[in-house]
Amino acid sequence: MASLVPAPGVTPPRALTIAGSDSGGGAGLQADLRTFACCGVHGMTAVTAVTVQNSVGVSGFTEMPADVVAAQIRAVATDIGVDAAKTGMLASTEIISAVADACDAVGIGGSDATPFVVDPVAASMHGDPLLHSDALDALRGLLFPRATLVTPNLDEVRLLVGVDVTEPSGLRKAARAVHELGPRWVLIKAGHLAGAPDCVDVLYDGSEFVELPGPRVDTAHTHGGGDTLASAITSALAHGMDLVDAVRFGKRFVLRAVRESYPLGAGVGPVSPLWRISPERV
Ligand SMILES: Nc1ncnc2c1ncn2[C@@H]1O[C@H](COP(=O)(O)OP(=O)(O)O)[C@@H](O)[C@H]1O
Ligand SMILES: Cc1ncc(COP(=O)(O)OP(=O)(O)O)c(N)n1
Repeated sequence: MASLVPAPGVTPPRALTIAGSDSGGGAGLQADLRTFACCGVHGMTAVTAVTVQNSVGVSGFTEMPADVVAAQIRAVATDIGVDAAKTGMLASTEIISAVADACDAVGIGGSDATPFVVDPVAASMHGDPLLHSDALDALRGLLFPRATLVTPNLDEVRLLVGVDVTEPSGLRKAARAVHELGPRWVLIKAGHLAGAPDCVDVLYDGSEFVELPGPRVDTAHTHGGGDTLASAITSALAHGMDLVDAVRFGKRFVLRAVRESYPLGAGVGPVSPLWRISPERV
């Protein structure tokens, strides 16, 4: 595992998450910031929504005004600078449209230099919606063509392109269908492939497939796994790694985080990047 620890006094790479808050701290921008910190990256946020959430589910959420989401992106990009950015919960068409415009204005994604990871969060693992159903078109039409990488899970694949993956052999068909929507790279996550002995995610750039193999850890506590993976990839991109190496790093990172997950509350506990904090550095 690469160190990624910046030298003392040196400004670390800067990463931005455009995401919702999880009051339980397991997913959302809390997971993103925790992962950024554990990957030696300065984390910044554009908050899109505040969820009322714990280990058993999401009981509601309030959206931020779309112009405030856009203003947060502009504020950090024009002063601090952004080496890589990611999205999580975006909630609505209005917010997605504002995010696309703001990213366009500050050079995040598209043909611009700043890598842009789009995690198309649609629902929590308990099935609670985190995106209005009429916002799927905006996700597909406004954000995917700007993305360096999109990282759907299998439920999101079904919603976005209507492909139902029930076996590992279906992952490549899903990757092809999502790639048609315009992102540079697609990573199909296999965590929801019930019954599969391994978790082999598939990366695709329109011509070549790269398999990301990994064992399936026998645990119920996988809350925040998708956020942690996308944030670890974003961190590696902020450090300047190329896309394939960054995704390999993210896969190793999330596997370790799943192995170190812990129970919390009455429901599903979070994956944990805290193993990256080494006590002997204090
Ligand atoms: N039980 C598990 N053991 C090992 N890796 C897992 C497990 N569950 C999910 N993963 C990995 O965690 C990442 C997130 O996957 P997934 O659960 O499909 O996404 P999401 O959290 O967005 O629903 C993927 O790299 C996936 O392979
Ligand atoms: C505020 C918020 N954002 C995203 C999620 C979903 O996170 P994810 O990493 O996909 O994890 P699970 O929902 O699968 O645990 C969320 N729950 N809340």
